[in-house]
Amino acid sequence: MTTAGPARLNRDIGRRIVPLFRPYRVQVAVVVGLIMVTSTIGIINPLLIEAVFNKALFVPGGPNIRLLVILVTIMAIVPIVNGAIGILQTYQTTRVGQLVMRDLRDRLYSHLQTLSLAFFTGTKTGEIQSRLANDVGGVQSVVTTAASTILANIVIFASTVVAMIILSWQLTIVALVTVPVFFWLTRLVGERRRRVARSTQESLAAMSALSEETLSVSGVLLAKVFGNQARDTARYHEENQRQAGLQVRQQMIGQGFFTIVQVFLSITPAAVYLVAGLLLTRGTGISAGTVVAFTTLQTRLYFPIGQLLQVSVELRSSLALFDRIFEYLDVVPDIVDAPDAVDLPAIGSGGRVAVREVFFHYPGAPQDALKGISFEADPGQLVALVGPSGAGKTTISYLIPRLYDVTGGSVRIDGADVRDVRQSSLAAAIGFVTQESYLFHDSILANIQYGRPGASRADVEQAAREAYIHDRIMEFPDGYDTIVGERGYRLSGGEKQRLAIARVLLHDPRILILDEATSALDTASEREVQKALDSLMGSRTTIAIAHRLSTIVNADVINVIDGGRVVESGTHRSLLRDGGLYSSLYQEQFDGGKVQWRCPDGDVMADGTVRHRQPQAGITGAG
Ligand SMILES: Nc1ncnc2c1ncn2[C@@H]1O[C@H](COP(=O)(O)OP(=O)(O)OP(=O)(O)O)[C@@H](O)[C@H]1O
Repeated sequence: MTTAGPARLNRDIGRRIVPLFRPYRVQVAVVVGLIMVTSTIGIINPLLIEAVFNKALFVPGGPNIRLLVILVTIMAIVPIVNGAIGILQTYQTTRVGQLVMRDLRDRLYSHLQTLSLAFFTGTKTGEIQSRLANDVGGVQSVVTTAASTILANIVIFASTVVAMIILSWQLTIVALVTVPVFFWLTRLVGERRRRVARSTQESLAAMSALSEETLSVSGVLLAKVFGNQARDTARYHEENQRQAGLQVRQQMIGQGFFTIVQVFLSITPAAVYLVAGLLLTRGTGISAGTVVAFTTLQTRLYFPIGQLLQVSVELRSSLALFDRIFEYLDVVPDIVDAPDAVDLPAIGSGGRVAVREVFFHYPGAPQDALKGISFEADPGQLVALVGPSGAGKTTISYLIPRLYDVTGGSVRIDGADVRDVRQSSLAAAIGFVTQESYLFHDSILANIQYGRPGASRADVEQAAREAYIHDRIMEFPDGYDTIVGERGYRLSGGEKQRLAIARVLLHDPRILILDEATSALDTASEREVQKALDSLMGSRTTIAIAHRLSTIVNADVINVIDGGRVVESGTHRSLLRDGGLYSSLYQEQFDGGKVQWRCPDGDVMADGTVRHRQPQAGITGAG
């Protein structure tokens, strides 16, 4: 790292931090005014000391009590007034700082919301959360106090130097000689601390990511079934150890530095006494009052330097954090509304989806995931996508709601290229049932309402009825107010799926994308889910990544995907007749049509009966 590098970085980041305060110009101006007042008032008392000594206390003929009382009264009032203004200033500073922090957190969160799925698949969740929480938290003290501390101390420093010169320019030179040494030290220590701070923060993020991954339900489950707890614990310990070491280093760099500062602070007044003595022997008239006033002022000279150094160390450490925050803010969202984007026409009967010669390449992947896919789904049609694992079915489903942009060809809805349509309008028109039924740690009501915020209780219940989950919900003591954790409190896999279906029913999209879960449900749950799905599909245009026989057989068109291409297309009957890939998949997966759906406890047969396998302990119930 060259020395010019960090300096330029600091300036660039500085240029980006200042605009954060722009909306609060007026408040900032008030704070600046208050700081100027409080920081200058402080020199009044030391200057009065000279007068107290020379004009009131030690005067020929005894102390001048009248003058002394006046001076002492002023000396008593000054700190009271100053304290009051100080409180006001602290309040204003903290308030502005917190408003800026609020804006920064909001900006980062809303920016992250605009980023595409690709960003999140490529970044650890814990890492993102760490930047939002730890890094923004880390710059908080700087934003709330650094600027005001710097300004206050510069004013204190400058006003003190002026007052000192008024008292004695010779002594001022002695007092100021050490200042450049301090500044040199600051730069040195600040730079080191900044580097350690960045490593500390990276290590914190790594720890968050690790605990987030391994202490989630799925993570714990995985570790337990593979017996990897000890390995995970060792990984955590290693990072934790690094973190502890870095924290000690960070703390010690500051400490050693401040000890040196303390030594300087103690030595310099002694030097002043010495020089004052030398000046007196040469006949330069320096009064006792001047020396006392001067040494009192001196603490005001070094105190701000100490403070400035401390803030500058903190500031430099925080610049590393700002760096990390701006790094995220600088990620340009790759999927944004076109400037002339339009809303899809709100016609209930629409919903024609046309996928035309679509190519798609995942960033960094060796080859295209989709290689010229074309198919259509007319309003109300059920189009099934089937094919072996890794064929590209999920990728196709992501392109329709524009979670990714095609790299060639186009996806059109009712004639409009999805890239020309507002994303909010696309989201309103399309419903997505993913394999994993993700529920928030909130009430059942809130989870279903997520499909249409503000929907009435009656609408929610109607959706739940259509998803065949209402009766089950009513069995809970808290009914719709039951909290479903990430663990899915009292909810089986099938129930969670039906809740997710109710959520989409409430959303009421004209196009439905259905990624049928392959997760193992027992036969009873499976039939309930099937009924819920039937009512969800209804008369919507449905594109289903189908794993159920009924979905496939009922499809108006089945597209068989293999290696990123549509290799066969037609109805169930015509494809069976052709005897191609579809026909062999059909034999393999559905036993030539006898099996509708395979479950751990048995198979749901195409005629609706259940063929049970021998009972297996522990599999029935929650899926
Ligand atoms: N985020 C990603 N980055 C890079 N490559 C990916 C990504 N997601 C999927 N792929 C690759 O793209 C190809 C198509 O994957 P896709 O998930 O669409 O298949 P699929 O037919 O849905 O499979 P399955 O039925 O197993 O879910 C695969 O080779 C896969 O490895």
